[in-house]
Amino acid sequence: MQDGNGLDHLAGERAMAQFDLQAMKVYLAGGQREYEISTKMAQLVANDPVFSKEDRVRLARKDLYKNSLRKAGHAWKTILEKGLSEVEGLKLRHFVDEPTYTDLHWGMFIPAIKGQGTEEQQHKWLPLAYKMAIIGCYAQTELGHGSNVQGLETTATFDPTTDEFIMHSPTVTSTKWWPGGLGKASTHALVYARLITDKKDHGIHAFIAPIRSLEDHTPLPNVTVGDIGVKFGNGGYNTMDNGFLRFDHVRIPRENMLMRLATVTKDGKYVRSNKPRQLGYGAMVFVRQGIVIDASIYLSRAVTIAVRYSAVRRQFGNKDEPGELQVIQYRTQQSRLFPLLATAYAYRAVGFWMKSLYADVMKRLNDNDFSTLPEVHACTAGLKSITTSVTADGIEECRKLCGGHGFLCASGLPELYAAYVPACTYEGDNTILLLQVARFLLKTLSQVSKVRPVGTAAYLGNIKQLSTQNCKVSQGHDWLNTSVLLEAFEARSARQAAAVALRLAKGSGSEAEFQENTPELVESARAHCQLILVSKFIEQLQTGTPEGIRKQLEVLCYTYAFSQLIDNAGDFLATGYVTGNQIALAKEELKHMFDKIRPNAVALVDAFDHTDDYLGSALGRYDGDVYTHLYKGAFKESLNDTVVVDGYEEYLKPVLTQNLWAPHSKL
Ligand SMILES: CCCCC/C=C\C/C=C\C/C=C\C/C=C\C/C=C\CCCCC(=O)SCCNC(=O)CCNC(=O)[C@H](O)C(C)(C)COP(=O)(O)OP(=O)(O)OC[C@H]1O[C@@H](n2cnc3c(N)ncnc32)[C@H](O)[C@@H]1OP(=O)(O)O
Ligand SMILES: Cc1cc2nc3c(=O)[nH]c(=O)nc-3n(C[C@H](O)[C@H](O)[C@H](O)COP(=O)(O)OP(=O)(O)OC[C@H]3O[C@@H](n4cnc5c(N)ncnc54)[C@H](O)[C@@H]3O)c2cc1C
Repeated sequence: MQDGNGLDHLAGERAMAQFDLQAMKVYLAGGQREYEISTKMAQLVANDPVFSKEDRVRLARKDLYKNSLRKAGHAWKTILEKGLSEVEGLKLRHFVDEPTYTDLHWGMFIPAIKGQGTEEQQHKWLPLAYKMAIIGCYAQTELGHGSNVQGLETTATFDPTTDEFIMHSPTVTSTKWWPGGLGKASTHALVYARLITDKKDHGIHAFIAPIRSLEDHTPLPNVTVGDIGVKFGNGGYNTMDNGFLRFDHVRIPRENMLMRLATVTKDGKYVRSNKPRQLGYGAMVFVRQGIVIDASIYLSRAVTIAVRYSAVRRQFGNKDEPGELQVIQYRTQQSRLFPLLATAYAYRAVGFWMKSLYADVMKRLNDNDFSTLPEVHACTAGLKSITTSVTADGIEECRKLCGGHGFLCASGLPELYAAYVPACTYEGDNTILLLQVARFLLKTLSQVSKVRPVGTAAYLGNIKQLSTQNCKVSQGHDWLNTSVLLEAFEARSARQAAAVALRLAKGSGSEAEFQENTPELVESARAHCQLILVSKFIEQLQTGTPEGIRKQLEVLCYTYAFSQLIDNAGDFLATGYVTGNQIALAKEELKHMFDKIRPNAVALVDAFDHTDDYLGSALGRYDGDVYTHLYKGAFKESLNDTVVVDGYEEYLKPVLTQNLWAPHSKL
């Protein structure tokens, strides 16, 4: 066993680093100011006992939820008392590190009002929401429909005699089901419902419905509301009160319909604005773009744990070296771990770019320029899908990379996975979102002779060239030319999209044919998104990365791109753009990259700057003192509260002493 005397067991690893760690920390934080805020908020949370994460996986649901309410309330009090800025407040929430009702209040309720409310409505609701005098949730999904938003059943029928909407849940399947914060905390719900005026159904619109009394928090008359039940895993997403909600002819004032995109007048006339109806999906675009950087953070946590542990853990050995080998020395461990490390870096770079993409589209929308909205929708939907799927799988892979100890909650990995994996479903099921990307690609290709594709789809403008010329790589180092690398991803994506588009074009255009081709459509969407990820990572590196970290970032960028190329070799080969030999050359290059990462691996995860408190992992501790803390941790297990276990007298002792079974047994 190691000594547990506070020594840095990873000091030798850290001494090998070949880059400027501090500069990398600042880069990953998004700048010096962000780095300072992050450091300050991490300490603030770590030093406040109310925010302790200890025992979270052992708490019963009621205690877990109450504790989460306590933390959220304390976070809000801290924000107010310390006069924290919005950026600081968000960072504080980040380090508190558990899903809670305020996420939906700040993350969806408020953005939806901003995006879909008129100025007058914003003036009415936002001040209340900003001071948390009301708590809002985002109630879109129902028991019967989530992905198919147009299929929602809740109705909002206008009654001109009272100037009110009657909110109603006509069927069991129309019950709102899943909204976070709805179950127990929210006072108001942003409800997506079918608008009906004069017996005419105008489709889905957004309404603000009060659901609980502001006096005593009881449900308002004819509102049935509660929590939907325990979810996957210990701790994890169970700190959130995902809820159900039914209305039985509940009346709300006409002004509670968000009317920026469409209006209902006092006399019941329905008037559409000339703005695209897709703006009604704005809150989803906002959250999806944020999910990409979140993916990087979650993946970087799992990778930090797995890298540090892999440097501490030793198994077997060889004749050439004394003692056992660190498992990080094994090529198979490297080939599973280092691409995930590179992916966490890639998503960080792309996440920064997504922020600028979102800022740009918002500016355009304010100027009534809707031209980039379809591309931004495809981009946010697609990258949300890919990054969450890869991150969820990556966390699970990191658990396996930590062997048996990874399966213990003390590793931090099971809870991390449980908290993260719903990201593959919420904010749009990942397959549904890729199909949205595929529809965008088909549309873009169908118009390519008339409309020049822009932004991330611009390469489709070169479809002819990309479809005819082949990859020029003849030696391994040819792959280090980023234009060559990018062209491979562009050609593969363009060819996959063109192939499925051609097949569809030859058909009758029926929905059945579209369905038949959805696996290929999803693959082509994935190819397009992988291209965006690789190209934006490269682009970010080429735009002013500090000297002290550029080389390492380049290594990570190649690692990411080559591993994507190799993992998807089947697709690349099937398009005919690359040969088997060229893939083999990329494999060799990837191994060279692993050799470059190896001495820097621990420092590269240190650069994520996760505190021990935030990681909550005995395996991923900064000092690498894994075994002492695993051993100490066992004594916190409630089963060890007594030496002789509760239940011994009733259930163990009879087995041991009564010998009830043996006489009849042949064993
Ligand atoms: C200062 C104090 C600080 C305190 C700190 C405290 C707290 C922290 C604060 C904040 C945290 C921040 C962020 C985190 C916030 C929340 C995150 C946490 C948890 C997340 C919870 C998850 C919530 C949800 O899940 S909400 C429900 C989500 N539901 C879905 O995503 C449904 C998926 N389905 C769809 O999106 C659609 O139905 C569809 C699949 C797109 C189909 O739509 P439909 O209308 O049927 O469309 P059609 O296919 O016909 O398309 C029409 C047309 O529209 C285009 N389109 C579709 N979607 C969009 C879009 N989003 N944007 C733009 N355009 C869109 C589509 O392409 C078609 O175009 P065209 O006609 O072909 O041209
Ligand atoms: C933890 C969590 C938090 C959530 N928070 C909220 C919230 O705050 N507010 C809110 O409104 N909602 C929330 N949701 C709901 C969430 O947005 C939906 O669950 C999500 O959009 C998926 O919809 P669904 O459940 O209807 O899945 P379904 O659409 O029923 O998907 C089931 C399967 O069918 C497949 N499928 C469905 N349609 C097609 C198709 N056309 N083609 C091919 N395959 C298809 C899907 O890929 C999937 O594999 C939350 C969900 C979770 C898990």
